[in-house]
Amino acid sequence: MALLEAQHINMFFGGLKALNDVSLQAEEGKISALIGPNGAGKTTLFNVMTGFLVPTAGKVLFRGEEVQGLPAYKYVEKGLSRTFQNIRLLQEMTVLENVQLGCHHNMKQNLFDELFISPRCRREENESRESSMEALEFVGLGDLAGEKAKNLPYGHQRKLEIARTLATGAEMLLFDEPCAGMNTAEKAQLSELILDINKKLKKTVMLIEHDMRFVMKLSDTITVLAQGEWLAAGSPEEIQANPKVIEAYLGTKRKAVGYHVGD
Ligand SMILES: Nc1ncnc2c1ncn2[C@@H]1O[C@H](COP(=O)(O)OP(=O)(O)OP(=O)(O)O)[C@@H](O)[C@H]1O
Repeated sequence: MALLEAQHINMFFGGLKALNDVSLQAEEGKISALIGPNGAGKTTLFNVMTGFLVPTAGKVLFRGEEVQGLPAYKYVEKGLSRTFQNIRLLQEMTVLENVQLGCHHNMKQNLFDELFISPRCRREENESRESSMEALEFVGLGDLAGEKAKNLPYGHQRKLEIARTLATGAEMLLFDEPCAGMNTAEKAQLSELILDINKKLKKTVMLIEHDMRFVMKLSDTITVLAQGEWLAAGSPEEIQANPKVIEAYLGTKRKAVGYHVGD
């Protein structure tokens, strides 16, 4: 069953058509990837599917319910959480505080509770600390909870963002270029982490990624965009052997035989 679905999405930025009639489905319990050359419209589609952009036309369905047009925080409440291409951390706050920010949509406390540190306030703070610590332990940053975010190496900062999505309790996580800027060892660790998130925590995952080895190793299904249009969808093997995909990446008619996208 499709957990998240985009149907016939069009997205204009002024006169530029960034997405032209794009549809895709993310199956529940799977890892799906969105790939395509620079400027293909991947991040725009992510933004549409997570409430950061309202599509010019088309629908977004989460568990079969139309969600396009809702504010982004409502998407989180419904169970969708994401990371961004550019790291978005509060650098002067601690690692734990950054993760706790992801839990705020679960809190019911009001100004009165906060001013007088009511029992509800204390209970919710404890709960958010616990779930944030669990998320940090899961990504392997538990020991660094008290460190300022700015002191973390780049690869750890990316993991911290992933921990923040986990702490929201969302059932579907979307990662925009999770291994950008990472070295080979960090990428290998990250792919294990994403597999664990999918298999052990049973989260549905969708990711945008330029590193084809990473994508081919992790993904159950891949959708390819090129110049704002849907180009292909299928298993990693099908996508690697698809001449249209190879041509979109290379801009040549090079034969599919023996060639791997991204080589
Ligand atoms: N807010 C915006 N205003 C105007 N044009 C935009 C905006 N966001 C994206 N675009 C344009 O839409 C097109 C698709 O951009 P998008 O960032 O979605 O591509 P992408 O596939 O994610 O690329 P990359 O792999 O380089 O990140 C590009 O031509 C881009 O310049």
